[in-house]
Amino acid sequence: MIPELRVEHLTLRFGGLTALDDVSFTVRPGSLHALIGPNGAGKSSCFNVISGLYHATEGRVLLGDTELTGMRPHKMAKLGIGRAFQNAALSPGSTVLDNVMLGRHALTRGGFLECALRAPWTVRAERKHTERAKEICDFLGIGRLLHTPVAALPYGEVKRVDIARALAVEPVLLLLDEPAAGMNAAETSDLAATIHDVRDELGISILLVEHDMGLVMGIADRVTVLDFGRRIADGPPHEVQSDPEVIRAYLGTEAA
Ligand SMILES: Nc1ncnc2c1ncn2[C@@H]1O[C@H](COP(=O)(O)OP(=O)(O)OP(=O)(O)O)[C@@H](O)[C@H]1O
Repeated sequence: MIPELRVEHLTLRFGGLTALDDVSFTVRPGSLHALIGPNGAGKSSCFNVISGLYHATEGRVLLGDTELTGMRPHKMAKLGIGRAFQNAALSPGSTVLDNVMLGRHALTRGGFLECALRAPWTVRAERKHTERAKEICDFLGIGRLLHTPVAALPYGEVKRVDIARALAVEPVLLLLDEPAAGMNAAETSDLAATIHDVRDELGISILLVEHDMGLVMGIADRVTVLDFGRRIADGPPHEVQSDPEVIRAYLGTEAA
């Protein structure tokens, strides 16, 4: 069963600056939930608290009954949380497959000695993990690039490798931080379709942090909008899109 992600009353301060101010929202099981807002609204701060990189000053984050606040990132992977960051944390000299297998290693059980001795069960398990990693790459449209070093790929494909690595932990919840940042319009709309397919095919929850309102409106089930660290709207895309405070926040930023 896919658990609910609950973000409860998160406040995050950097010295005198309040990056998040009492932010709450819920990602329903199996839904694609977008967290949007203009520059500096606090989206990445919120993502970083949820994914364990920042410690909240106040508030907590729960996946089902399990409190995530303060949990180490590798424990989160074991719990079924896959994360893809704004600046893909990949190993550029390694191939696409090796990078995706790195995500897979959060699931492998073989100890050091078993691996060093190439025990038959570790060889079998490794083969199974490789097959699954290939399937995930096929699903994300990068199956033809398995043996290409990440450094040789165009930007849009690198992002897909990062998402594949996040999916390799077989997550129940996928956290995506501005996956379309730096992409052109065609790459962005391809990626939006892929993210939508991930939700549909895998049935997992996705929290998508995104600056581009256009990208999320067509694919999100629900949208939370931040501005200056505060939640200013939360609801289905069509409601949020016509919310006067949201329009003001976005137009205000564009005009600035
Ligand atoms: N590590 C940090 N130290 C100090 N201030 C920070 C830090 N990270 C973020 N901030 C500040 O917190 C506020 C929110 O920033 P954040 O990056 O979360 O916004 P954002 O909505 O993700 O913006 P963008 O769309 O530009 O990425 C900003 O004023 C930013 O300068």
